Amino acid sequence: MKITVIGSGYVGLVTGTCLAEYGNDVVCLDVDANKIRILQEGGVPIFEPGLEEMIKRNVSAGRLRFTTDIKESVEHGTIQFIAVGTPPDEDGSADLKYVVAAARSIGRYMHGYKVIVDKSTVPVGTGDKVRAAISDELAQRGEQTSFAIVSNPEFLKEGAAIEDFMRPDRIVIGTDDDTAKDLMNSLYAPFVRNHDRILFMDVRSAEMTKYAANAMLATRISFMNELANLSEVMGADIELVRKGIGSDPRIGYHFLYPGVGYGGSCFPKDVQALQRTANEHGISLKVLDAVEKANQAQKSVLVDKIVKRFGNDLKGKHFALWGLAFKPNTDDMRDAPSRVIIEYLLSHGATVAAHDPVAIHEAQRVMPDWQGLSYADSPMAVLPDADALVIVTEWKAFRSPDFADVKTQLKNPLIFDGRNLYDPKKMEIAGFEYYPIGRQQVTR
Ligand SMILES: NC(=O)C1=CN([C@@H]2O[C@H](COP(=O)(O)OP(=O)(O)OC[C@H]3O[C@@H](n4cnc5c(N)ncnc54)[C@H](O)[C@@H]3O)[C@@H](O)[C@H]2O)C=CC1
Ligand SMILES: O=C(O)[C@H]1O[C@H](OP(=O)(O)OP(=O)(O)OC[C@H]2O[C@@H](n3ccc(=O)[nH]c3=O)[C@H](O)[C@@H]2O)[C@H](O)[C@@H](O)[C@@H]1O
Repeated sequence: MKITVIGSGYVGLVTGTCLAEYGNDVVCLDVDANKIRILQEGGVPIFEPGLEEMIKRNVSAGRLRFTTDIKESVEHGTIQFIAVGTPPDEDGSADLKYVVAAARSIGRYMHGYKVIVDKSTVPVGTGDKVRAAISDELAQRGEQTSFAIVSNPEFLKEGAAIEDFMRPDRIVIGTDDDTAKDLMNSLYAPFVRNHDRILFMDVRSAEMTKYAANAMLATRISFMNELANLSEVMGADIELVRKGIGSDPRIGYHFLYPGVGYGGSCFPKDVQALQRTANEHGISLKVLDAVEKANQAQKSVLVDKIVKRFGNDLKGKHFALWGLAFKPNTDDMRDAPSRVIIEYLLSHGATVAAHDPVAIHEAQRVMPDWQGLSYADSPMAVLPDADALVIVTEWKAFRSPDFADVKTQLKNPLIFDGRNLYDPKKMEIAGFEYYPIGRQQVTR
């Protein structure tokens, strides 16, 4: 099938590449000429495991190409995916300007029947706005072409995007157009060969499903973070509690890990956008209000422990920090808890030496010229002279360090662990002061 993907970011690139992998003829468009140049030269502008090889394979096979040419792109695909960003507006609502601009581009150049598929995360009712924008462009040209609107929200996780796209738990398709339904069914059939996992519904329900999924996952995380903070005070161990409740199949083990608050490009913005939508309709989502508040507080939980240990004046203190990205296996720094932690430490007089396996470049871009922040390309290289090690992201490479070596390198054998990577009992035996989240603290 001929496919166009408008927007070549995390979602657009993965969507286009995975569709090409199954033999479709895909054009990926972006307005960012630099991004397209990198892709045309064989590079990949983001870090996503497995993506580079898959892009190379499909480009060589002639099934995948990249362009900034809007007219050519729109003419190419029978199915036009919109996968542009929907960042938060000043009031927290989803800013739809990129989605509407993409819809207008389609309307400006389309001839003949097209299926316009919204993959960006958008508030309920956006399908109508996309339809109106395209109709308006068609009317301006006096063009009488029919088209279908589909909502096909994306559920992939960064760092596992290829796996999630190639083996989805479910594919949600919202449309009232039978031809579009058939085309979408054929397009996705190879991805769900063993199971019937395509869920058809109306456009509005599909749009709502996406927000509901992210809001539910964010709720679980904030709930666990609050229970972790309580467990710590009460002398319970959140890791045991997590296993104790996760074993109930009605609860399940996923997304119950406490930490330094959820970050990334989606949970924070989608929770807020859903709240805004509700408020605009005179409804208050009290649970989500609390989820967001709890998350804001959780981003300071490590800092609170540091202040409790060292006092509020951190002048002259030096911290080693492991993990910058908002989660492992990505270089994405959007809403990363590390930014809040580093900002606090620097603004209270400390210096920070940070390591991340892939996000240093991105960190330098989003935290340019931050005085007192330096980077090193190995975990051990940031340790010398540090008053403590602060762990923010649970990269695999941080799970089993040589603790004797860590102890020798650090000025003090002291670890603040925002991801509960180690066993407090073992840390005590190894001679560390150890401050995890919701577990026994090993103090001096
Ligand atoms: N990043 C993720 O893991 C997931 C993101 N989503 C949603 O997917 C959407 C896209 O997210 P990301 O891929 O992370 O964003 P991104 O920011 O990585 O990529 C968006 C791309 O769209 C391009 N763009 C903007 N306007 C354009 C236009 N008119 N024509 C062509 N290109 C245009 C931008 O230059 C950018 O490269 C958002 O709504 C997000 O909430 C959904 C599931 C997962
Ligand atoms: O809409 C989106 O963009 C995507 O948002 C999330 O994916 P992503 O943001 O890539 O990453 P997650 O693995 O969900 O992690 C989000 C944040 O929650 C935190 N988290 C996650 C799980 C957990 O148990 N505890 C926890 O603190 C992570 O550290 C991270 O900061 C969803 O998991 C995807 O299904 C969705 O498609």
